[in-house]
Amino acid sequence: MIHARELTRSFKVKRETVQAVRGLNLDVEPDQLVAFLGPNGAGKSTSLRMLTSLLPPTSGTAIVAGCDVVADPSGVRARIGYVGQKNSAGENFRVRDELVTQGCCYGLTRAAARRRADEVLDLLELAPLAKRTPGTLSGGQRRRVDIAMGLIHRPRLLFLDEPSTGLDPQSRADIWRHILRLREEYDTTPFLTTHYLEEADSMAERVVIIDNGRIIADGTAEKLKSDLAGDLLTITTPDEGEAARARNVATRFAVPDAIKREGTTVRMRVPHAGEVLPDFLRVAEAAGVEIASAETARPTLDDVFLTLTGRSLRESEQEGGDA
Ligand SMILES: Nc1ncnc2c1ncn2[C@@H]1O[C@H](COP(=O)(O)OP(=O)(O)OP(=O)(O)O)[C@@H](O)[C@H]1O
Repeated sequence: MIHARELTRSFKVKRETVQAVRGLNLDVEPDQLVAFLGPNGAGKSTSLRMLTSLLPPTSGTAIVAGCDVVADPSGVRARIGYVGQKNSAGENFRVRDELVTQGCCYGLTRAAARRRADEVLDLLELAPLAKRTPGTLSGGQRRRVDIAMGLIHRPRLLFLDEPSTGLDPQSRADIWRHILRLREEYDTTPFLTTHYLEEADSMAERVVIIDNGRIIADGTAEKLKSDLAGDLLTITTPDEGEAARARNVATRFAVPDAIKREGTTVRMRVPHAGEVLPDFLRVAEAAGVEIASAETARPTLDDVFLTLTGRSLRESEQEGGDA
């Protein structure tokens, strides 16, 4: 579905060159639900805009839905749908009319565009809102209209740029329900970017993490977490002196870089915290170290990002002023 090789894009800003995407290599097979994850400014939208032929690459190639994004951009556009970050329908025309116009833009006759508009209205459960203007809809309803617009020409591959950003949790869950249905019932492969780590973790079959224009991790969320992060074991002690001694015990179970002491707490990353904990407690007891409590936690995708970059994705997002 997507085969990108060394896809690169830079921008000239005043006299400076911004390297937005640096040599993207990516292969996505049909039916794979991929989440493209990264902090603000990582290069997600620029990658998507190149893959959808909206932005020419500075160098590199990409074959998307069987067509070359540079040599055959109209072939790409005829075969894919794109739901951008901004609303794709205008404010003033009725939802159904917007969809019919979109269908005509893709070369459908007016009668065929009307039939297809009714199909996508049903598909996205928008039929009761067909006569409303998009300006009067809620955020979640508008997002569903955007997705309907992207589906009007029955694309086999649908790119969605941050489809759930800014929505309340219930609307986010609703958008995901629709995205999953698209794939299961209509054979459309969704490829989406998201800021939400938990969403990528729980919903996507494959997570591709981009930072600073480069892919830094690619795999199932489970594999990335077990390969790159490890479980977190948190030990709390009654005072800082005991914590320093607990830290010494920790060095028998984890490498120094994977151990952090803050006040009365010692945190360490280990492959399987459930197996390490009893041994840790036994060694601590033998050494006379007093432990107040111990807790284990599975890693998150943020831990993966932290391991790879030394930064938290959440912090990066806050710096970027979005999320
Ligand atoms: N048209 C442009 N002109 C100049 N610089 C740009 C342009 N578009 C993107 N950039 C820069 O390229 C880099 C990547 O931007 P991009 O929008 O692809 O990131 P992103 O991962 O989609 O971020 P966000 O999550 O905030 O949407 C950023 O440094 C951005 O400022």
